[in-house]
Amino acid sequence: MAPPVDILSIEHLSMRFGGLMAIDDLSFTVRRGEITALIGPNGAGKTTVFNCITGFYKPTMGMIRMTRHDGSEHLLERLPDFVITRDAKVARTFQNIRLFSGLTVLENLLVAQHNKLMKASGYTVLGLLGAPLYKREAKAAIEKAAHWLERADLVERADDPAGDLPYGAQRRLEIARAMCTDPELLCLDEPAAGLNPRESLALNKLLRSIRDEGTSLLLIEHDMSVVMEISDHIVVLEYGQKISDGAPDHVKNDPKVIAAYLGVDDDEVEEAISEVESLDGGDKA
Ligand SMILES: Nc1ncnc2c1ncn2[C@@H]1O[C@H](COP(=O)(O)OP(=O)(O)OP(=O)(O)O)[C@@H](O)[C@H]1O
Repeated sequence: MAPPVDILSIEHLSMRFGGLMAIDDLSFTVRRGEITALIGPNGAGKTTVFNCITGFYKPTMGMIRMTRHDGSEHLLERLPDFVITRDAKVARTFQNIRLFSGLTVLENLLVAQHNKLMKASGYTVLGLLGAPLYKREAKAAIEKAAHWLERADLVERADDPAGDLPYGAQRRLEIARAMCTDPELLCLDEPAAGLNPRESLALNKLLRSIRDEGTSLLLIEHDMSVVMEISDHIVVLEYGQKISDGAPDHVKNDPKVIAAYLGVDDDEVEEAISEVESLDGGDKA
C-alpha cells in the first residue's frame, strides 16, 4: 500500500508569548516527497512553527501530526524533543549554526549517531567492547558518516575541526549531520543564509537530491532565488497567520504576498509595484 500523502499535518496551531500571539490558528500540510517552504516577513512566526514541530516549544493550542512511511502517527505537540527525533524521525537545523566546533567534521557525523550506538551496546561497557551487534552498528555508523561526507562534498575536510570550515561548508555539515539520524522529515531554518551564489547552487543540488531519495523537506528561507528554484509548495505567514498556500507560481503572484513583503495594504499593491518599477527604471537609467 502506498504511504499516506501528507507527512506532516498542522491543525489550528497557536502559540502565545504573554500578550503576543506569535502563531494564530495556523493550519497547513507538508506532502511526502516534496520540498515545502515556509516564508514570510521578519517576525511572522516561522521559527516559532519550527520550534513547535521539533518540541522546543509546547504550543498553546493545536495539533501537529507526523505520519511516517509505515503509516504510524506521532502527535508531536505531546512529545519531548529527543523522542521527536528518535521515533517520529524529524530532524532539524538551526538559523545559527550549532555544530561541535572543536570536534572534527567526521566526529560531528558520528556523534549524531550516538543514540543508536549506545542502544546497540546495551548501555554496558561489555557491550561496547565485545558485542557483535555493537560492532555491526559501529561499522554502519562509519559507513553512513562516509556516505554523507561525500554527499555534502566534505571528504577532504573530514579530519578538520568543524569550526575551521568556511561558512557554506558548515551549513552543509549541519545538513549531513541531521541526515545521519535517518529523518523522514528534515526541517531547515534558513539554510541559504550567508551563502555566496556558488554555495547556494551547491545547496540547492544537495536539497533536491535529498528530496529525490525520499526525505521530505520543510524549510524556512528568505532567499527567494532558493525558494522559487527548489520548492514544490510554499506556505506564507504574516503576523502568525497563513496568508497564502500553493505552488511557487501561485504564491509569487498572490497580491496578499506581494503586499506583505512590500509592507503595504492589499489595495495598495498595484500602486506600490508601479512605484518600485519606476525606481528600478530610474536606477537603470
Ligand atoms: N521565546 C519567545 N518569547 C517571546 N516572544 C517570542 C519568543 N520567540 C519568538 N517570539 C516572538 O514571536 C514572533 C515571531 O517570531 P519568530 O522568530 O517565530 O519569527 P520569524 O518569522 O522566524 O522571524 P525571522 O524571519 O526574523 O527569523 C516575534 O514577534 C518574536 O519576537
